[in-house]
Amino acid sequence: MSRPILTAEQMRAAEAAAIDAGIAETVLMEQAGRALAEAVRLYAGPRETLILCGPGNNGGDGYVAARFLKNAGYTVRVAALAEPTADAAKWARGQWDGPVESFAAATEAPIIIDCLFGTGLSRGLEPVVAERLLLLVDKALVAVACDLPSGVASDDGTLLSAIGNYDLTVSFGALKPAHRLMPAMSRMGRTVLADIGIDPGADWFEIERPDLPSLDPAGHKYSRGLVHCLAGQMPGAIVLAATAAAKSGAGYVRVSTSLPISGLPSSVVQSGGADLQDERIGCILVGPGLGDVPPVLTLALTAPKPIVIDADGIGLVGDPERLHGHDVILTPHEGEFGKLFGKLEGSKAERALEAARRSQSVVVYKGPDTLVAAPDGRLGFAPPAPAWLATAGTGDVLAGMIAAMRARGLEAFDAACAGVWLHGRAAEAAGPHMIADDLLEAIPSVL
Ligand SMILES: NC(=O)C1=CN([C@@H]2O[C@H](COP(=O)(O)OP(=O)(O)OC[C@H]3O[C@@H](n4cnc5c(N)ncnc54)[C@H](O)[C@@H]3O)[C@@H](O)[C@H]2O)[C@@H](O)CC1
Ligand SMILES: Nc1ncnc2c1ncn2[C@@H]1O[C@H](COP(=O)(O)OP(=O)(O)O)[C@@H](O)[C@H]1O
Ligand SMILES: [K+]
Repeated sequence: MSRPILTAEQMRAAEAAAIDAGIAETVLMEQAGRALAEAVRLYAGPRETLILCGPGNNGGDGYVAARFLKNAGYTVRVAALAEPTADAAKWARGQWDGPVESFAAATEAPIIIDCLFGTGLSRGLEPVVAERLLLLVDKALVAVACDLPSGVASDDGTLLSAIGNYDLTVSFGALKPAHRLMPAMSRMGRTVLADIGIDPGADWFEIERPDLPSLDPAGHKYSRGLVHCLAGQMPGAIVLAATAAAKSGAGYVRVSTSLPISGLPSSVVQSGGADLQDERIGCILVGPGLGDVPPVLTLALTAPKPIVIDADGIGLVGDPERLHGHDVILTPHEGEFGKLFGKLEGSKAERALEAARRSQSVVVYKGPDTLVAAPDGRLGFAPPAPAWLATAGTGDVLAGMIAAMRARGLEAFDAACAGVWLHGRAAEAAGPHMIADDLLEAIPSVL
């Protein structure tokens, strides 16, 4: 099961539904606080712990965790920013039998647990509070965020006030968009999701290891998937994309090109013509290295086949409505996204979904926080990928991997998610000094 992702409002609704179904709010908080304490115990080991509690339910989780850690033998200090205002948090505060210091006077500790604010944060922290929190987090050996680092906007991952770098973030019931959106994502450390007994039932989720089609013992090269690539003015990019498709398990990869291309594996077939009516084609790939050649994109769109449109091809689409009725996966980075969709409103998640609706296509909105959006509202958030993917040609590799997944028979949204997940893991396997060519070599090790 992939990890669900909910907005703050959806999270409140899921909690309300659990409460309607007979689970007391204090029980949810008890589960959350216990899970927080358990994660800290496993991750950080026994060290003096300072728990910072805010006025809402995030603070309530902190009082519960304090009780569990104290019972486990920890030296626990609790510092409160304000007395609890929420009912469940008042209850949790009442269950804590130790002293409570003032936040303003709290001094550092080896383990800090930040339970100031979670999904209820409505504005940035006051500057003195933000500054003190930053200092305590900075001095800690292990900094832990309860649900979210305080200062992060849950729904869009923006920082409403300055936050430090955390080692561990423990979330409850579902992840929040901020756990997988920049800049917040890069500050959270490991992200643990605890089950607190609610049913999130989400359309949004973290992309997980794909379920790849098994090899048919009676299969042949065409039944394993034929990817047809259309070359353009700069052949290097199509070499990366076609090679990636071949290494991702497509049974046959073909490149249409007017001039011979060097650097392709011998197994990739070059052809002067482009018979896109060929029944056996599983996916067409157009865009990498295409240049400004609109007829090539037009040609691809005449074929009744799944198409991956990447790079220059995206800029040539013109109007997203042109893609209606076609079976398309678009793979834009920020610049290409802006070229096709203009300036859309909202969080990156909302922009991705709006783009998918407008184009009636699956949109892979790339970046350090890649999203995969479908026109029907499904949204996949990539797990963190290494920053060393920011090197020329890695996008071409991704396009080829997605085309292979599509040709191998995965549905468009699943193919895009599979490609994104495998691409990230291949980058991890290739290591920090990789170039796009090394990424190709790493693909078979993650399939
Ligand atoms: N509601 C539930 O059933 C559960 C909630 N849980 C926890 O509860 C959290 C959400 O709780 P809340 O909705 O109470 O929200 P928070 O605890 O995030 O904080 C809300 C409170 O802070 C105030 N506030 C917001 N921004 C502020 C700022 N910048 N400066 C000062 N005050 C500010 C609000 O007016 C409100 O009083 C989750 O993140 C999670 O940790 C968990 O205990 C699981 C169960
Ligand atoms: N800082 C980063 N952290 C993780 N992944 C990144 C980062 N920057 C870029 N990427 C990934 O690297 C790839 C770059 O693709 P793209 O921008 O199309 O590059 P190119 O056109 O050179 O191939 C995308 O998959 C993107 O998600
Ligand atoms: K917090």
